[in-house]
Amino acid sequence: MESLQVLPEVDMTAAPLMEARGLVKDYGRVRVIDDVSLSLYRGETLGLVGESGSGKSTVARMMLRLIEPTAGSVVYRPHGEGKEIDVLGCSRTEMRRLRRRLSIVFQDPYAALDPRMTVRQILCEPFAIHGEQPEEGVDARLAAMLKDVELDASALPRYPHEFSGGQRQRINIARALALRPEVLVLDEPVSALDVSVGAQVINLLQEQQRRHGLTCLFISHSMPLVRYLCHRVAVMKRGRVVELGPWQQVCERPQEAYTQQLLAATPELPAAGPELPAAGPELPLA
Ligand SMILES: Nc1ncnc2c1ncn2[C@@H]1O[C@H](COP(=O)(O)OP(=O)(O)OP(=O)(O)O)[C@@H](O)[C@H]1O
Repeated sequence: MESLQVLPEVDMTAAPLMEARGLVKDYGRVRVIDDVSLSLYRGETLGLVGESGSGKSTVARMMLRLIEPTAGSVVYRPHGEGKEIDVLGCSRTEMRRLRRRLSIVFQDPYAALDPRMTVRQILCEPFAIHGEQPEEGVDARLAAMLKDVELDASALPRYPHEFSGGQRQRINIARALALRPEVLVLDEPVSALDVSVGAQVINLLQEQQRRHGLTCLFISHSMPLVRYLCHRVAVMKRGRVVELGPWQQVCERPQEAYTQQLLAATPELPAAGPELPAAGPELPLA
């Protein structure tokens, strides 16, 4: 099957923007992550796939230090600054500063938004946490953030329960992008949504990535989605990366029987139907 992708070019000769080496996580005596190393190149989308419980979320959270690894290292090289940051060696203050550069969108758009907060409060929260004022002024920034996710300013005084699942995930994405992060972890961002709503959210994420040069770690159960969105794919099984390579290699010539099983478990992307966006930069079906 030919690629449907029009992915941004990635320079893999440069040093990776983020690098995890030898990550280990033990819970008591149980080793759930065992010697995982991953690189994220600037502007790329790296897919992280594997069956439920294989360790995808734990690895991603360790890379952002939302979970403290038992062993290993994570290096972040902010673009254009010519320095290396040892993420696991950062103090609390340094980590707070870093959080604005490294962001995450969680799977569940229902649970991720505080039902007592208006959209305005939700979108202003990252600025408040980091003690920042948007350069262009709060109202202009909020309007731009909403426009980026194809919502308008009428959303601002409303509460999360007034929105559909897809709209809530857009609000989540707007919040995650508020401080213009360089790295965005997407932890199954559309798996709780209907297929066509998920497709719209994926297209929107791709557009944001193009526009802002984001680097993404995309966690998914869906091989067709990963094939559509990702430059490279890492396959996890029982806490280890068992296969890693360009999507063409992993999705079309998988070396591991486990990867072949994952591919067999999810169907190919079908051709675009009348109710779906056209192929090309738009996603035909999730
Ligand atoms: N706080 C915890 N205490 C004990 N074990 C944990 C904890 N968090 C995760 N685990 C275990 O670590 C393993 C990896 O979990 P993780 O959530 O990273 O997998 P996953 O691949 O992201 O799964 P899913 O696709 O279902 O989200 C699982 O066996 C899980 O039960």
